[in-house]
Amino acid sequence: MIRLENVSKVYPTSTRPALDDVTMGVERGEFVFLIGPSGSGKSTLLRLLLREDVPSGGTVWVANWNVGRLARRRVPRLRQRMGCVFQDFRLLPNKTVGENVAFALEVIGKPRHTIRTVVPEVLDMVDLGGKADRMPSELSGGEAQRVAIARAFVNRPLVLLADEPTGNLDPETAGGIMTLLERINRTGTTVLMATHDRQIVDSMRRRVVELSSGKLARDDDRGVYGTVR
Ligand SMILES: Nc1ncnc2c1ncn2[C@@H]1O[C@H](COP(=O)(O)OP(=O)(O)OP(=O)(O)O)[C@@H](O)[C@H]1O
Repeated sequence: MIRLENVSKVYPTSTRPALDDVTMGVERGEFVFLIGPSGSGKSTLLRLLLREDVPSGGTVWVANWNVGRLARRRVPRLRQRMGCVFQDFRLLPNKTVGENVAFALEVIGKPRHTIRTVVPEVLDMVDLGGKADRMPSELSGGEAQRVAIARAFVNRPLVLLADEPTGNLDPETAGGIMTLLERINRTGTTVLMATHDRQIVDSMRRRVVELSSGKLARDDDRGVYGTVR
């Protein structure tokens, strides 16, 4: 589903590569934690997958797209098949919960009757069935993240990318978010989650890919956050 072949990224303003000859793959349906210290290249890797930037060297594949070489007009099609969740939720503040989720479908031209059916279904899935008319400012952090996940998932993406989705949440709320991401993964969606959350990584025992100074430092099945405790 995802394949990086000798991928490097050097930002113009920096001498040290943010990614340095990274080769790795993620199979369809996998759940993978991407870990590493601040500045190790996790967000850069996610940005390359979304074609928010292009690699300086190597090839990035998502499904059958050569992402770095994709014509600009094809980028929206790629992004339609990828859901994204961020630490800071990124909800539209002037739209209700329901409208936030619906908007993701409106921009890709889904018919109104589909939107009317699908939005309540996905809000139920994230246990926010009763809160469709709330504004984002009226939600707790955990609720806001569940709306963001509903929005990312409503179009049934092939891949869900999550950049520190639990970074702003207390451990119990974070646990609820992880349960939700696992549920989404069980539907067949590939999940790649960048995180600093040792407790979550250690409790879930999923595949762990570690970056260190832009290099692939470790790739463990059923891994833990670190070997030193
Ligand atoms: N737009 C940019 N321009 C120049 N350098 C950048 C840019 N974005 C990131 N970098 C640099 O690239 C390296 C990797 O950054 P990146 O944000 O990918 O790391 P990260 O592992 O996601 O860190 P964090 O855990 O803090 O989010 C860092 O040295 C960073 O300073």
